[in-house]
Amino acid sequence: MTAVRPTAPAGAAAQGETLVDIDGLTIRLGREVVLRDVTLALRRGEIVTIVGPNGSGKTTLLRAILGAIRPSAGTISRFPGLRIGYVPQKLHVDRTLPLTVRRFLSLPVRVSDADAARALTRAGAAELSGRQMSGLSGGQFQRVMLARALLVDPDLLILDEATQGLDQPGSAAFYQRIEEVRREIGCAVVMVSHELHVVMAASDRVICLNGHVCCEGAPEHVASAPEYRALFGTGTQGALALYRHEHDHAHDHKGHGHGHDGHVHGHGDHGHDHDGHDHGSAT
Ligand SMILES: Nc1ncnc2c1ncn2[C@@H]1O[C@H](COP(=O)(O)OP(=O)(O)OP(=O)(O)O)[C@@H](O)[C@H]1O
Repeated sequence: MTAVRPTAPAGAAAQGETLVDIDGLTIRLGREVVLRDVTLALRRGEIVTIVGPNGSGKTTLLRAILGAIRPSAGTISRFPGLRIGYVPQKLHVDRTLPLTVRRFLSLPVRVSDADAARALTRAGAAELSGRQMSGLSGGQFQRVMLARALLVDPDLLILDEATQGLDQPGSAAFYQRIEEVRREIGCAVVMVSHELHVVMAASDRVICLNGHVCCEGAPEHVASAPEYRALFGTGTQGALALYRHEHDHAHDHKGHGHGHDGHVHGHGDHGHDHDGHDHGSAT
C-alpha cells in the first residue's frame, strides 16, 4: 500500500532537517518496474544530483517526489506544508505569442509585482522583466524558468535537466546561480543532469540511479565507485578532476568573487561571451 505521510509537525524546518524521506520506493509504469526499492532522504540546504543512463528512472523519481506519480510500493514522506519549486525538462512556450517575462510569471496564477521582482532578482534575471519571452537566449530563458519555480518560495527546488541546450559555461553559470539561491533561501535542491563533470562538482551528494540506487555519496566517491564506472566508464572521473584542477587556479572571474568552499561552479577561461548569461550576481 502506498502512503504519503507527514514526518513532523508543521513549522519551520531547521537546516539539515529531512524534507523528503523515500523508503523502499518501487514504481511500475505499465509492465515495467521503473524504480525498484529506492531509499533516500533529501535534507534542507543540500544539493543532490541524480545521474544515470537514459531510461534509468531519473524523471520518474522526480515526478514521484513531486507527487505526480504514486508509488507502487514503499513510501514517500514529505515535510508537512513542503513547498516545491519545479523547473521541468522542457517547457514549450509559443514563440509567436507576444508575452513579456513579467506576464509569463503571472501564468497561470497571478503574482504581485513585488513577488515577481523578488523571484527574478533571486534568479539573476531582474533585468529581463520587460523582455519578450520569444527574444530570450537559452540561458536567459532558464533563469526565467528558475524565477518561476522560486515564486512559491520553495523548501525544495527540483530541476530536471534544466540546462539542456546550454553550452558548458552557460550550464556552469546556471548551477552557480542555483548554489547562490540555495545559500540565500536555504532550500534543498535535487537535480538531474547529464553534464556530469559540471554538475557533480557543484553537488554535495550524488545519487547514481539505474532503476535502483547503484551508489551515492560525495561526488568524488561516486565518480570512483565501481558501480558508477560500470555505467559511465572512467571518462567523467577524469573530466571532474580536470574541472576541479582548472578551478583551483587563481584566475580572475570578472566580478564573481563568491566564497565557495571548494565547490566548482565556475567555467574557466573560456574566453567568450555566451549571449547574456549572467555569471555573477545580478543582485
Ligand atoms: N508513462 C509511462 N508509461 C510507461 N513507461 C514509462 C512512462 N514514463 C516513463 N516510462 C519508462 O520508464 C523508464 C524510465 O523513464 P524516465 O523518463 O524516468 O528515465 P530517465 O532516467 O529520466 O531517462 P532520460 O535520461 O532519457 O530522460 C523508461 O523505460 C520509460 O520508457
